[in-house]
Amino acid sequence: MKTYPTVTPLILILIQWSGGAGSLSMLVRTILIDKKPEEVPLLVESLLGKVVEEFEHRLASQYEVMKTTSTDITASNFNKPLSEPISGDKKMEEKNIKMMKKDDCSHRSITNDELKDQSLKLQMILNKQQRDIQVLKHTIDATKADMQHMQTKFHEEFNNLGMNIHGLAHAASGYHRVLEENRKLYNQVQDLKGSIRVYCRVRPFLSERSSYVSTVEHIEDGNITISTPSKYGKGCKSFTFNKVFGQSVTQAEVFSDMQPLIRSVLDGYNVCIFAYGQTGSGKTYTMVGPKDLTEKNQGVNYRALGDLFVLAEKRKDNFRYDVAVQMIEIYNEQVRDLLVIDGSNKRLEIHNSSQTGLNVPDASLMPVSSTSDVIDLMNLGQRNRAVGATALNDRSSRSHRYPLFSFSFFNNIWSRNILCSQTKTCLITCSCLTVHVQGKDLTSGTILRGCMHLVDLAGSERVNKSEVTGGRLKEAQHINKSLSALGDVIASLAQKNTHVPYRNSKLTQLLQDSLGGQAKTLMFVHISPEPDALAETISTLKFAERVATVELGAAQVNKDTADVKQLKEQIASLKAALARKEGETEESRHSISHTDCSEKYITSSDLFPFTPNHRVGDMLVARQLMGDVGNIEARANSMSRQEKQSFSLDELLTNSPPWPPVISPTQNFRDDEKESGSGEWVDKVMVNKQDNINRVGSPLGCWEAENENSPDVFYPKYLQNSSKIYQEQSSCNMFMGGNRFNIANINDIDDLDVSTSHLSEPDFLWQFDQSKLSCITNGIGIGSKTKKTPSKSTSTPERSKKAYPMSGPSPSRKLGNGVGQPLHRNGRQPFPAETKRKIGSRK
Ligand SMILES: Nc1ncnc2c1ncn2[C@@H]1O[C@H](COP(=O)(O)OP(=O)(O)OP(=O)(O)O)[C@@H](O)[C@H]1O
Repeated sequence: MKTYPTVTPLILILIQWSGGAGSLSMLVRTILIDKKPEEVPLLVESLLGKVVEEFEHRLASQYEVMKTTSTDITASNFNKPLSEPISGDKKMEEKNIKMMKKDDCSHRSITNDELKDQSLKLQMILNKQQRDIQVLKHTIDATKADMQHMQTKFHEEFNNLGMNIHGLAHAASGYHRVLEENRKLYNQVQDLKGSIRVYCRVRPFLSERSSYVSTVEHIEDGNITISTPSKYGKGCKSFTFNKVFGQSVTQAEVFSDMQPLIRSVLDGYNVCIFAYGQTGSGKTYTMVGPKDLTEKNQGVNYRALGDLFVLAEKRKDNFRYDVAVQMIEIYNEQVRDLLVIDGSNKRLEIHNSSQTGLNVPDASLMPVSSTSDVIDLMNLGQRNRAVGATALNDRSSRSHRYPLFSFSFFNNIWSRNILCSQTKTCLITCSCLTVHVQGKDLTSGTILRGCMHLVDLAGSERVNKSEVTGGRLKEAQHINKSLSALGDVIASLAQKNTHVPYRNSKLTQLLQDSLGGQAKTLMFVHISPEPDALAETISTLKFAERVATVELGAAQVNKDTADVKQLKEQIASLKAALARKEGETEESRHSISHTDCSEKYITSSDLFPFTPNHRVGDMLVARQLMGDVGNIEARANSMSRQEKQSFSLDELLTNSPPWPPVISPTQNFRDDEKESGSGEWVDKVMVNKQDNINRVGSPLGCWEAENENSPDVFYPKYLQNSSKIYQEQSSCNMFMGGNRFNIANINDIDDLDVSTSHLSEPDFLWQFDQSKLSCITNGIGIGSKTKKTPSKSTSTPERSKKAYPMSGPSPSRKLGNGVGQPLHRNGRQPFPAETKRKIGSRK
């Protein structure tokens, strides 16, 4: 192939000019312009050959350069951290690119060697970057693997945590369940022990004293801490109760805590709730409510009754409940009926028969069927206080009043006393609302009897005699006496003394069944938060703590099942038969007529005038009607004697005596007189009675145990006519219930003891027991009674009717039947001096 001598310089020119396409084509044209066409291919071929050769050469040299420089670069970069080379390389790359561009721009001065070097360098960089990329990929893969591992681990741990939390939540709920169970068990233990429950309530500051600093430091569950200045010691005193309610606790919250207690009344328990605390500490507020009474701020009384009615309604398919109410007050050691409608200021007596709750049997017992009935009755009670004020030296109510009445707050008793003397108001020891409930199980016929005493006490502060005079002094002294007596009773009970001085005041007599009986008892202790009440607050809380330690023994339900009823009847008739037999052998030795006794016994029906069909508004009508009913009572009784093994409430209602009982003027004897007769002895008897109750659980067991331990001579005395008595009694009192009443009266020796010793007991008990005592003391038995018994027991209904001509309203009327002797001034049949003496000798 022919080569042209101009080719090499041409190529060089070409290369130099290769930066621009336009200039290259110009150059080609310049070279080829003077050439012949046939020379052009050869020229081009030669030119291209030269170009290829030149490039091969240059590539080879560049390859050499790259080889040497790459080893240098690898060696120098070997130990550098991963990120560095990358960024370094990047920089270098960028730099190279820039350089290349620069080279490209500066163009044509670049030699082939340089190009080779550059391409080699680029290659090296490329390789290195590829290696780095591989390393990075590995790192990312490893990191990803790590991440996944961590994620799975995290999920696992998260699940574990969830499970743990779930477990903890379960444990926590279990813990709460256990706590709740513990609380219930604790309460059950408390119930079994019969501990008096104590709830403490702190009154909020009244508006005029809102800036005061509270003495209540801290309240938590059942603990209350009172801050005390140094003179009281440590600076803080803590007290523990079943529950403590702070200042902001509402009436509804307070009630909800005691609701179960109130409901147990429907289950046949006796319940007593009494409010204690210094004057103005909120006792009446808790028990009744404030003067501007609304549904929201109603106190325990209204709520309790409302609840009873609601529950009774709910249970109406299974139970039929009858509810009746009594309202009394104790003023200057006199018990007064607040539900009388004839304005009479009759004084009442307190009897302690722990089974019925009818502690004041002579007080009006008003049937109610709704809360509004109760409100009506409370209003009536209030009006009666006003009536009482005239009769009792213009006295009117003290501050614990019922809805119609209001009384402004006074911080202490002194200011109250001043007010009392200015307004001629008075200080009463306590007011008591008693709710009696009798339920009949419609399927089994079981009778449940429960009662609830709601007692609002006088302010607990002591009155200094020197600061008050006249009527106020007397009232204050009575309050002092009553509250001290309450303190003594609590102290005796707390120390489990055998003798408990219940009879030291009317208040303790009234509360006897609740403090020492089978009742469930709750004391609401109230305190004021003001610093100037601190001394009273501390002493109130100390007293309350002592009350909390009193253990009464398990509360017992007042229930007569059909089986027990039947058994009792059988036992009663067997005992009666036995008594008759024994009585026949001794009849010549007895002078006291048992027949008389029986008749008087029957007259006790006066004590239970409750007729559930009456309503407050119908009282007058009811009285009238009952007066008429009284005439047919004897006939009804005699009929029941013939057929009776069970009785119905309707029958009782028909046979109920006139209502209310007419109190003989002679019954208003002085308490002092009456109390001088027995006093302490009764307390002891009551303690023995309690012991007996504790020893023998069931009424039947109690009955038998007592009879076992008693001299045999007891039985003929009051059992010979027991079938008769039993039958007649069964119609006397729907609350008592026929069998229970009989067993209690015929066989419960201690009850009889008490009634005997307690000269204020109803005639029937008194007379009955008198015979018993004569029996004991003379060792004669009951011959004379037995003597009359056969003829009695065979008497016809007509004869029976004749035998009870005075089954009217009062003992005095009944005793006016010509059977016997003139009445004692208290309306009782007097008894032989010898018997009296013997009663005394039993003290
Ligand atoms: N929890 C309470 N919330 C609001 N006000 C209350 C509360 N407790 C008591 N009060 C108010 O305090 C004042 C005195 O209360 P209350 O008459 O009930 O005291 P008390 O202890 O019954 O007094 P007394 O011994 O004179 O009968 C009343 O004005 C009453 O409304």
